Amino acid sequence: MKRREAITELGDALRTLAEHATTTEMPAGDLLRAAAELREIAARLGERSRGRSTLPSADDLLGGVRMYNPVTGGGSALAPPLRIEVVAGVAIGRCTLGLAFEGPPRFAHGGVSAMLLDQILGHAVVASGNPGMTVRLDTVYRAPVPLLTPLRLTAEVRHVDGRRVTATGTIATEAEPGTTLVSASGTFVGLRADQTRRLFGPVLQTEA
Ligand SMILES: CCCCCCCC(=O)SCCNC(=O)CCNC(=O)[C@H](O)C(C)(C)COP(=O)(O)OP(=O)(O)OC[C@H]1O[C@@H](n2cnc3c(N)ncnc32)[C@H](O)[C@@H]1OP(=O)(O)O
Repeated sequence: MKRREAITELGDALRTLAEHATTTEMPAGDLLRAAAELREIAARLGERSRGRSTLPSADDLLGGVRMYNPVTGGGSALAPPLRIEVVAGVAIGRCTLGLAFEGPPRFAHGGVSAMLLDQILGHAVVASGNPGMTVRLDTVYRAPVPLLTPLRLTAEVRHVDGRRVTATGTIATEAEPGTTLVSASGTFVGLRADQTRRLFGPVLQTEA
């Protein structure tokens, strides 16, 4: 689909911009000129935009296409993006974090690790056929996650108890997949029909 390709192209450009804006050591005059140019571009893009209760026209919610998901979305300026595939019930994710994700010098911010894990756990939960929302996420930071280094994440469902699903996941480097840097255990809860209506009713109506 042409529009999705264009959205991904813009997302790529925005991610490059975010990384360069984070790492640039150009003088103040150049930064101010860049800011003015970017404000013009932002104003142009904002001429036609959607509100909170309208899905992006390029999305396919039920088909799992979310172009602006802040972890996986090709169109998101914020996403690394994390690429996830599910193989035999195990979600496997790959990404490289740039300096825009820095917490302690040279390493990823802890909240970013939790965000990646929440997402990949969610994919394992959906793949198990029990979709739900995160109600609890416990994260254990064993070693810092290096920036500019290919990462490998995994997640799988451990337990299904009625509407409650427990999944666990890890972050490691591609080079040393056996050495866990961060691990997480998450509880997800499937929504009752009334909860789905209350939380997502306006969006689902525009989708129908
Ligand atoms: C492919 C896509 C991947 C996406 C990955 C990203 C996933 C996300 O980040 S989702 C966003 C973050 N999560 C949220 O915003 C959820 C906020 N929470 C809520 O809205 C509510 O807790 C909600 C609607 C999910 C459930 O409602 P609530 O009233 O709390 O629970 P309720 O429906 O009464 O109970 C369900 C069960 O879950 C249990 N439960 C609820 N909260 C918790 C918790 N924190 N820990 C453990 N169990 C819990 C209840 O005890 C109950 O168990 P049981 O059936 O055995 O009595």
